[in-house]
Amino acid sequence: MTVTQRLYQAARPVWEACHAHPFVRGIGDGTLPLEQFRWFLLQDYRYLFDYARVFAYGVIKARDPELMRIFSVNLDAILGGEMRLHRAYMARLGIPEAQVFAVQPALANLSYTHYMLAVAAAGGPAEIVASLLACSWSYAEIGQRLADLPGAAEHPFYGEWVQGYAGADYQKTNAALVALMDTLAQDCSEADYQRLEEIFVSCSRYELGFWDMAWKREP
Ligand SMILES: Cc1ncc(CO)c(N)n1
Repeated sequence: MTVTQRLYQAARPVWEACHAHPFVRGIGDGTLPLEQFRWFLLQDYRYLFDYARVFAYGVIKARDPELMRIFSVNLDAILGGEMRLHRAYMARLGIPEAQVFAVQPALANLSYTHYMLAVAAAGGPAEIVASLLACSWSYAEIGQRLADLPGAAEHPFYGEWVQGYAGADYQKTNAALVALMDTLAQDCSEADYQRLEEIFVSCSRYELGFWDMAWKREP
């Protein structure tokens, strides 16, 4: 088994709970109330700034120019790619970008991003990728599963979201991150692996908490 296959197995129950979460299901069948999505969108846009900062830590901690470039390209893909989706929804909902920064980050949001930033500050490139991977990979899988539901990708409001994460660009970027995790963890000891698993599973639990926070609009 590769390192990422092991990580995937370890996080499986938490990921299944994400797939089964009413927020995620609601995007899939189009019944998610707009107020919940609006709350999520504002929180998630803020989240992505800190998520991007974790990649920036990767740029700092990379020991070779090729790895430095990979982190930098990913950082750009978030600011210019994924966040474009958020900005399009914000325009549709009439939310000016400045309003995002007036919103208080929810505790589940703040805890998640600060955990990743703490891991990144203390660790090296492998720990950094482990902390980013649960986010990227779980959204890639959620996008794919939702796109398989009849009508979900064509939904007049949520279809764009489904297409964004199921789309080739996002899937390709995620697959590269999965491959990078395997490369960076290639020769790690079992103790090192355990640390990566702890990070990956913790971030997966934070993912579940994020869906729950959005569903309940928990400040
Ligand atoms: C909370 C969260 N996790 C993962 C992603 C995917 O980048 C996102 N946009 N938000």
